[in-house]
Amino acid sequence: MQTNYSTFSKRGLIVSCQALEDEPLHGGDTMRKMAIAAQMSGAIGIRTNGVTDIRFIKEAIDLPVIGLIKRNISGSDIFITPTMDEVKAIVEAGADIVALDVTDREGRLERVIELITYAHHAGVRVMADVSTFEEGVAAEQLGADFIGTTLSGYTPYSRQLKEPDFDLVRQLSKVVHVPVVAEGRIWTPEEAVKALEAGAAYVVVGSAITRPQLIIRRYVEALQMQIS
Ligand SMILES: CC(=O)N[C@H](C=O)[C@@H](O)[C@H](O)[C@H](O)COP(=O)(O)O
Repeated sequence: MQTNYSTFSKRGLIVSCQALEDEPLHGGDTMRKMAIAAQMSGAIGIRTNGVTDIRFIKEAIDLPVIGLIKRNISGSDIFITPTMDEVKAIVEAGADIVALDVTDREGRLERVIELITYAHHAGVRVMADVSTFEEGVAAEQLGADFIGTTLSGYTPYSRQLKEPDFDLVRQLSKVVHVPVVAEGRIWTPEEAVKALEAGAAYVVVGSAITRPQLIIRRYVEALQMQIS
């Protein structure tokens, strides 16, 4: 479907609709339904994993879609759109924005420019998933169009928080000139608001909306704490 970019002219919620093969909601049809629900309720964009899910979602709704491909490569810790193969597949599938790892690991910052350039030549924008302030600054210099705090807590050297990394959102928003996307461990509307207050242009919420098995576990654990 033709993308309606106008939703991105306002700050707002991006819903991450992702279910890997080992998750109960895995499947293009399920993720498409999640994305339709997101659009119905006022989300301004979707983030999703894999060619099938990108295609299913693009067929059904006109919100901008951020596509990524998670792939584990033996001997590497980089798993969000690690190579050119994934970038090409995401572009081919019709995503509007490619999300990729822009962390300072395994010489990634020297190599990732090639992936960014490819996406730009294909008319697709790039969201850099970073884990630290320094990586966010580097990502802007490398030409990223959006900078997401996605990987804070997921690299060994970044802040290891149970909560969202609001400080990273705040620090980056003060310095970079491209939109900062708050992403990672945002579970409540109050936290989403706090991310906006910290300067985020957009707020990505994933598990708290689209991973029922994690939502259910939180309830069960909360009850068990009372019971035992
Ligand atoms: C670290 C990693 O692999 N993050 C992935 C990136 O796409 C997804 O599994 C997350 O669900 C997404 O970032 C949204 O975050 P949360 O589900 O916490 O709202």
